[in-house]
Amino acid sequence: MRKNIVAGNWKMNKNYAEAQELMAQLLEYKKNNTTNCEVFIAPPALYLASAKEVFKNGEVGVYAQDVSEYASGAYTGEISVDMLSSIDADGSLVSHSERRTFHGETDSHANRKVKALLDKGLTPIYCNGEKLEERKSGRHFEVVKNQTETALFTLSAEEIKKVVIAYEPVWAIGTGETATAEQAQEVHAYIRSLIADKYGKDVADEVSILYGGSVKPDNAKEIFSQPDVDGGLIGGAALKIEDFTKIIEGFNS
Ligand SMILES: O=C(CO)COP(=O)(O)O
Repeated sequence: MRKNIVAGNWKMNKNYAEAQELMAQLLEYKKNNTTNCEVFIAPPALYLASAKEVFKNGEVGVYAQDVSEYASGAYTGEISVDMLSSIDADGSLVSHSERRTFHGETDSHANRKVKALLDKGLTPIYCNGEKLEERKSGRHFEVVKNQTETALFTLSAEEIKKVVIAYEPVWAIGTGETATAEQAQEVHAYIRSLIADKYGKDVADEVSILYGGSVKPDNAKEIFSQPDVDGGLIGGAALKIEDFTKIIEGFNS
């Protein structure tokens, strides 16, 4: 069965002390509350090792925001899968739209990163989604199809079951403009149908597909209630404990 997941992508926010404080608050929340979803965070790389210390019993999954496609060597600024593995990190986001926009990442990079993570037993959270012009011109299905096929369809059935997909329409990220629950459901169902066509329905039913883009406490529950939406990848609202925990509670009823 696929999992329900709420993941917080902290992006380039919080100094060390602030990051520790938010982790402590999240641990406290997890100790005192039962959640109907798994909770992950993707803090800046600098804080990953301390996050693993804080969540040493696996209360919260700890993910990098990016990982190198290369194994090791002269790649200044990069972090390898082995390094993540050596601190017991659970996985990494792959090809978030901000990596695509500001760092020229493509789905070919995504494909190699996803494979590198899976080869070492870590979980990729592969991000895709269309830009505003692509949505306006009605090309969002075609864009998402090309992205998904290029990034994921060289994987085996066993491998793709281990990938988490995050559909994040670029026009909804950090803009306050959320895809409606119906818009999210429509694309999620489409992504699942692509996986079903290639790998079979049983495999597609195992893949968790998260929605990302201006998820807030007041819209999380409706979005999460859609049949093909298995949770959310949360940006701004993951930075405040009150907001993030209310979003997690979107799965509680
Ligand atoms: O990019 C996102 C998560 O990865 C979404 O960000 P916001 O929730 O701030 O729109």
